Amino acid sequence: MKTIDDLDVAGRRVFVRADLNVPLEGGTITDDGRIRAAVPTITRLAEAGARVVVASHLGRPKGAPDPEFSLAPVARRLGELLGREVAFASDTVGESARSTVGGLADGQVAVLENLRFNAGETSKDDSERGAFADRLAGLADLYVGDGFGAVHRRHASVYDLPARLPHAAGDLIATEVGVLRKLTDDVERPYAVVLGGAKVSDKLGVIEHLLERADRILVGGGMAYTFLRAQGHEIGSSLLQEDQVPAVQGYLKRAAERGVEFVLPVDVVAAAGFPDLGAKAPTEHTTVPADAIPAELMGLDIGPRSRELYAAKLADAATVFWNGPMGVFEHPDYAGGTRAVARALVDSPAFTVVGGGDSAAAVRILGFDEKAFGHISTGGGASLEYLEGKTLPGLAALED
Ligand SMILES: Nc1ncnc2c1ncn2[C@@H]1O[C@H](COP(=O)(O)OP(=O)(O)OP(=O)(O)O)[C@@H](O)[C@H]1O
Ligand SMILES: O=C(O)[C@H](O)COP(=O)(O)O
Repeated sequence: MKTIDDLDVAGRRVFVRADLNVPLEGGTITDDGRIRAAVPTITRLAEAGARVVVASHLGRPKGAPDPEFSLAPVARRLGELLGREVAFASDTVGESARSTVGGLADGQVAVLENLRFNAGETSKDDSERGAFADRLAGLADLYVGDGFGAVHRRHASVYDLPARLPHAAGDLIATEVGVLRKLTDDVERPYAVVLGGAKVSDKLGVIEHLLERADRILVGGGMAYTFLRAQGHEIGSSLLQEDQVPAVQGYLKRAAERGVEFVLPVDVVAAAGFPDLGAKAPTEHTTVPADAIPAELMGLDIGPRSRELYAAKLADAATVFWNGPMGVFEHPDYAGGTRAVARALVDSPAFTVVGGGDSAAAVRILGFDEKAFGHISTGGGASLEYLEGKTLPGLAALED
């Protein structure tokens, strides 16, 4: 893979595909980790005299402009972190983008509006994606792929655009791949993996691969309930990926055959509904056994006995990979499980890797020092798919 050093960027328009998909609450960025992670590459390019055109997705808008998902607050924060002025285009490939990019002088930076305001970005149709990539290519001379968190997406700006421009990997991608490779090549054992979060369908598939690699798999967050269901338990109104239940039953069986230990919650913190994450007002909640969640309740965190169990199961690991919060950590009533797992990792002498936009945000929002972890990856789904050994479209596209 080429790096920025292989490109002659001075005076050229350089398209940087970053992953600036940060958590927002009411237009306020609650964790700017992914923006900070994008700074080194952008700074290096600007200092080398490039005209830097930064692009990213934010959230999952439906292929049309939606003010809730505007990158404008992200562009402002990027400017503060870079300590330089950042121009903002109010569209992605339209008049505003063309004039904003056209107005850049050497060393200046612009951010385009959310790539996913255009249906072509995420289209499954090659020609629709290609047509959008052609329009993006018209805005730049060179391409730098640096959005590690999105490299598992076969999207126009990630996959099709680098085929249209001379390209290289940015510093973030180079660092991320360097660290994750350590977990695929020669991992130190016992190797424990902690999985949680809400993107259950995206992440269940990785378990198939982990069964061949990990010694112990701890499951929490929204993912745990599909497992509890697969064991035949009542899970109330908790998050469930019903169509995956047979597959999960297969994973549990294979794990038993292979001697891989699955650790599931023994108790959960549950409530009548999903909490209001805006107000964060105290909610009514209760701790119930994980094998008997009342029909009217929804599991929102792993309970106190599970936290102790998980900490004990992590204590003797030599390597830990953690993706996905253990509960709805954004609300204080349901942050205890995520805090307990973070604490267990901080206290552990193991090589610890935390992957995922929300997982990394959780660690910082809960007040842990990033330096207490071996590596905090900006990629959730991306790091999991990397560990799975899959060919990631955004990395394959950067190869020569
Ligand atoms: N029991 C639960 N029910 C519903 N949602 C949950 C539950 N536990 C955790 N979550 C939610 O999961 C979300 C994070 O999941 P996600 O899979 O996106 O994590 P990530 O891998 O760190 O991020 P990404 O893949 O986006 O980089 C949080 O917003 C949290 O509130
Ligand atoms: O948060 C993430 O995992 C990345 O930014 C990718 O977002 P996506 O899951 O919406 O494609």
